[in-house]
Amino acid sequence: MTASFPIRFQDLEQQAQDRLEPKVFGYIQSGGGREETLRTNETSFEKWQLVPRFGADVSTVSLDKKIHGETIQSPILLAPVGMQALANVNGEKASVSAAHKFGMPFMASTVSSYSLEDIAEACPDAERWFQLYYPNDEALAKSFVQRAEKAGYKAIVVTIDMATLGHREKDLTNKYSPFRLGKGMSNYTNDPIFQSYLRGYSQEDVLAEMQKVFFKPDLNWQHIQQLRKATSLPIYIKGVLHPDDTEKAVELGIDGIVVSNHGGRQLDRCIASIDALPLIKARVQDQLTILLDSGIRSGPDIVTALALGADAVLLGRPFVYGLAISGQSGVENVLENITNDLTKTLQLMGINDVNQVDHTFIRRMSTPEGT
Ligand SMILES: Cc1cc2nc3c(=O)[nH]c(=O)nc-3n(C[C@H](O)[C@H](O)[C@H](O)COP(=O)(O)O)c2cc1C
Ligand SMILES: O=C(O)C(=O)c1ccccc1
Repeated sequence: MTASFPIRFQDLEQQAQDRLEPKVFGYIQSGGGREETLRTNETSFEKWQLVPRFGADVSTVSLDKKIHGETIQSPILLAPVGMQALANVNGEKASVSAAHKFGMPFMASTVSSYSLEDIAEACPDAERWFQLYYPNDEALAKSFVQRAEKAGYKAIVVTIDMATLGHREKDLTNKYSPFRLGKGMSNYTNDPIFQSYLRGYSQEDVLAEMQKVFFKPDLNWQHIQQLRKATSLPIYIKGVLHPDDTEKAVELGIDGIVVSNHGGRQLDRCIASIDALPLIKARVQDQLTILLDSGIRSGPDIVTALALGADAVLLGRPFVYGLAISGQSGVENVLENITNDLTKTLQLMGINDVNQVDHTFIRRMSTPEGT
């Protein structure tokens, strides 16, 4: 590890900013609207307090978690982040390799810089999941899923919070849209169905077709139901915040959800994931796997999520900043730091197996009004 690699999240963000073009950094860092959700994501964790216990032998700590039958080495997964070549030329190929070193699943985005096949080839043994932006075309949706199955992806994660792109004031001010610059299209341009729709192969032709198929504002539960029938892979729904939606997912035989507000990039003034979690857990208990993201920055954040009912968490911006600072080794640094923080947090709480974390280790801070 290089001596100067940042430990604190603020320093990580600052060094990434120093290395990236302002517009690119702005795109990665910013949130939707006035960034209320982005701010809430971090501050909401502070409403909770951990309650340690004494007496367990914490000389070693197990971080192993079982998720749909597979053991992962830590309750941390790498969130699907599109267009990672914006941060480092090796993009997803670097981050999937770093994730594999830590036994953490890597979620490849539909709008990745490298195609899902190239990412698989870069690190065939990594536990890889495929995140699906359900395209506005059934044949293309089917093709994406089949390609992911064939390339050895272990689960499909359907993101449901992208009916339209969030109103991102920073990007609008900077007039910056990686999408319109033609980034993140490898999964499309390498797809036989997408290719069959193209009028020609110029950048303009590809962009025009992309505009037609990317957003699906009429996405609904019937599509999820069809998808359930179309694949035997576990299906996760990412972007769930309402207990009713969670219950619906259970009814349709969905394997898991990601409680997420997309890192504050979509709906502004949105509930924080960590605040949505208790009601969701109370409604469905253990009927499906519950993952959570948006604002996870530290070991205590992870333990808070687990104590409130999550099975594991996803990291977004922190690993992308590591990637921007020094490619694969930067991602490894970030993963190592957060793993160390998590391990120490558990030791200091008197816990030697992460599976022991439950609601008895947490309490909500009382407010002056006593709520
Ligand atoms: C630059 C960037 C690109 C993203 N691209 C995607 C994407 O393609 N698909 C998706 O489901 N989520 C995407 N997300 C959201 C992440 O998966 C995740 O929900 C979020 O980053 C978690 O919050 P955090 O950054 O506070 O950890 C993206 C996030 C960022 C920062
Ligand atoms: O920026 C994002 O959060 C994101 O998920 C995305 C995906 C495709 C196009 C533009 C943005």
